[in-house]
Amino acid sequence: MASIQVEGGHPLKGTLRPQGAKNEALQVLCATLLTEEEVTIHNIPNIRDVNKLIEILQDLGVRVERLAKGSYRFQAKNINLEYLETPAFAQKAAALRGSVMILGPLLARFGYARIPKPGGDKIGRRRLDTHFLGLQNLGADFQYDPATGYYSIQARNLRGTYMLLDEASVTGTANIIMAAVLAKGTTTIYHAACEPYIQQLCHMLVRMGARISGIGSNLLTIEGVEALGGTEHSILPDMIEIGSFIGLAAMTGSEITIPNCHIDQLGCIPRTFQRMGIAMEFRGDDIYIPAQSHYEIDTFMDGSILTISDAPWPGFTPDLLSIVLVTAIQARGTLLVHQKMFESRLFFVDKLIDMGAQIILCDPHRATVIGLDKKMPLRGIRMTSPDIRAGVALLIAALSAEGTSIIDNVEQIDRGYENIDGRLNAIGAKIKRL
Ligand SMILES: CC(=O)N[C@H]1[C@@H](OP(=O)(O)OP(=O)(O)OC[C@H]2O[C@@H](n3ccc(=O)[nH]c3=O)[C@H](O)[C@@H]2O)O[C@H](CO)[C@@H](O)[C@@H]1O
Ligand SMILES: C=C(OP(=O)(O)O)C(=O)O
Repeated sequence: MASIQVEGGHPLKGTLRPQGAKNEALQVLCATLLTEEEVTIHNIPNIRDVNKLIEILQDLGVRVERLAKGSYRFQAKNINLEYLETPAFAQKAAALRGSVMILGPLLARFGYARIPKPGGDKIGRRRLDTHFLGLQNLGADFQYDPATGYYSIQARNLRGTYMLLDEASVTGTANIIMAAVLAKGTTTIYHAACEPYIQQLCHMLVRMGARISGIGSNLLTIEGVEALGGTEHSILPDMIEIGSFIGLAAMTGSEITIPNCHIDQLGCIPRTFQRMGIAMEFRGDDIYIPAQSHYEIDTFMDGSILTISDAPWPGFTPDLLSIVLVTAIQARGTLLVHQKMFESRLFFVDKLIDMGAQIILCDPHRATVIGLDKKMPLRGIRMTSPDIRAGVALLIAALSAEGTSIIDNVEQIDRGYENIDGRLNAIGAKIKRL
């Protein structure tokens, strides 16, 4: 378990360039399995989860060629499905959530796939029903073996159909889309997830020859084709990283420019931080956040306490609620954070309370933050990062605090943020790997 030491209380000043989006990368990397032709992908973030998925693809037989920083060429010509039976696969696939998205492409192209229970953040139950119900709708047989913990799926022929998903699962929708593009006939997916990650996946598949309409909505129509070809794709900047940097700037009173944000793809993320009183300017496609000594949380129109909650896109992403929560600690005013999707994502507030934050955990889904208005700094402590976003929230708290903090299990942060210490140190942070 690796740790970092953070000396707090130093405002930062400079430019933080967002990396490519982790969750999009995991989808489009899996989509390379859908063709035997070459697929080139740019802006791939150098983070643990993505690197692990690239390793799994390589082990499956995908030829991977690094062209430049963040740019890779993939060719899934000779796939060795026997790898799915090995202990090495069991161990690697169980280490991240995104590995589940090899199922759809392998099923569509080879008629068979299996996967152990995937990993990812331990933030409550993370069911896979939507994935398998969707693939079953396309005609696949599904088995779960409780003895080995493996999910297997097979089909001679996938056939397009109408389906109403039981929930708008992001990775579930991606899996079903990737199976449907090669199914016979037309598939209609209603209640589909429509995050920019899914939109980007669909645009890439269309460039590969897939026929998909309704992209960006929750009603997708896919006409299956015989085969897909190669393409070139560029991953969008990571909207979760952009939101994390906005929160970081506010909490630490820093002046930060985040360049090339693709602001038109950020949905309600900027507006949500603006409602917390954080000033920002859109300079072309850059977001500039001035150093602010105070920021005041808005109320609802009737004067009642503002609630920020998550919802499937275009609602506010659950992955930024931990950042919103930590940012409210030094705001003026009160905020109710309501994490509706995940059951255990707010328990990390204990550590923030130990640092001096005024937070009441109302129940596993809701926390009320009473802003300190920068009248009292947080104090540095030793803490463990429980998941990727809580980890960054703790890092933001530590950077704003008086004194030194140690954050253990920093691997969680490294799952999704590229060289976070190096990038923050370059603009004035004092973070040391221990
Ligand atoms: C690798 C990847 O892309 N991970 C993302 C993906 O995970 P993932 O695809 O695993 O998440 P899902 O969209 O399947 O669901 C996440 C959780 O939200 C619940 N749920 C989902 C939809 C819904 O309408 N109502 C509801 O309550 C689910 O029951 C589940 O507990 O999407 C999540 C939700 O945006 C993000 O947190 C993860 O970062
Ligand atoms: C929950 C997340 O990731 P994963 O689904 O990969 O665990 C996240 O990125 O915040």
